[in-house]
Amino acid sequence: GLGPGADSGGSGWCGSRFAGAPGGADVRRPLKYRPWAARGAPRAAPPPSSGPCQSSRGGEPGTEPPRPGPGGSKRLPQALLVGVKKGGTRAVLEFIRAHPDVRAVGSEPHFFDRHYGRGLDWYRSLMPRTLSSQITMEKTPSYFVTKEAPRRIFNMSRDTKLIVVVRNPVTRAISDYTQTLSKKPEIPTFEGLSFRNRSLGLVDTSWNAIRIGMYVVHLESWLQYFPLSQIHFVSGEKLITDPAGEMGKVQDFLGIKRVITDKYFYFNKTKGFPCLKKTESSTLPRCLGKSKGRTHVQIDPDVIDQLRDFYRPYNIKFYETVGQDFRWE
Ligand SMILES: Nc1ncnc2c1ncn2[C@@H]1O[C@H](COP(=O)(O)OS(=O)(=O)O)[C@@H](OP(=O)(O)O)[C@H]1O
Repeated sequence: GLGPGADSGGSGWCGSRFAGAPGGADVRRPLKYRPWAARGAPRAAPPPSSGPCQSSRGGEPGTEPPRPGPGGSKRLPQALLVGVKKGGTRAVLEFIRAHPDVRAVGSEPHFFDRHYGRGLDWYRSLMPRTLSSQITMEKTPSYFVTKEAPRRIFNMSRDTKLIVVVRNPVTRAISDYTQTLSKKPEIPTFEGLSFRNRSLGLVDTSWNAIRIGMYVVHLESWLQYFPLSQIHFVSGEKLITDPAGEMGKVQDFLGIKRVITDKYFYFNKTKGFPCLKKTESSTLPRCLGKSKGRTHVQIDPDVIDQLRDFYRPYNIKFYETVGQDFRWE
């Protein structure tokens, strides 16, 4: 559901005891010819891994034929919302699943990071039933920063469409920290966690809240497997100011009719965010839950400036790589 903590807390049926379980072997190799990966330093193809096999034959993902049933059959996703954490992924998923040609998993499966060892049949069993005309989707924001995720997703299907919601990395970091603080009030200050040495301006890139925002670094791993044309970037900022415009581009990318238009949204003044007029089920609330659109912790403006300086080169490289200017300055 859309309730508070839908994304941020426990993963429901996804128990944590399988966390870190070894994944299946990745059978297929990335393309050798990668014209889209021409920019920057040459990248070596990752070594093939070994281990228990979870094969996907001849480009047909999975091992079990989909069983049709009422409302269609369970299929592996053709499109994934892979990130980024606190970018606005829940909003995009809820908006896109209002489309009649899209069916999505409500919770975060965490298959390509935590539960890969459970295998593709397990993963498929989580999916909603779809008709052949419908697209199956799920969202797990941690995939974007998971080293193995691009290879694993490529091995499921090299045709998988990828969506990444990106947001000003400084704001994203503060949003991330605000969420952690709401669960663990005893953690150190944002200012304290951000730096290895604050007076020297040495940012602690090992802190996840900082690391996730180095988008171009993570993107490089995806580009070893997927052409840029298969990755769509949503501006987390425009998603709030112009949800219909951003969702129009998402629908074009997915190759589905522009059904989710301005008629689907209204701006809820109390929430301070756009909300849906219509949803898949009329019983769902129209706005996202309380954990979406939290008031951020106040941060020392000098720290914000230092982080802005830190992210600038990464942002510029990211804009160049994707050919889009997100204007985060
Ligand atoms: N329509 C609408 N309603 C509510 N919130 C919206 C919306 N569109 C984008 N956002 C922004 O989404 C931010 C949360 O991002 P995610 O859903 O990706 O978070 S999570 O990683 O799944 O926990 C959340 O971040 P915070 O504002 O920091 O809470 C919102 O700014």
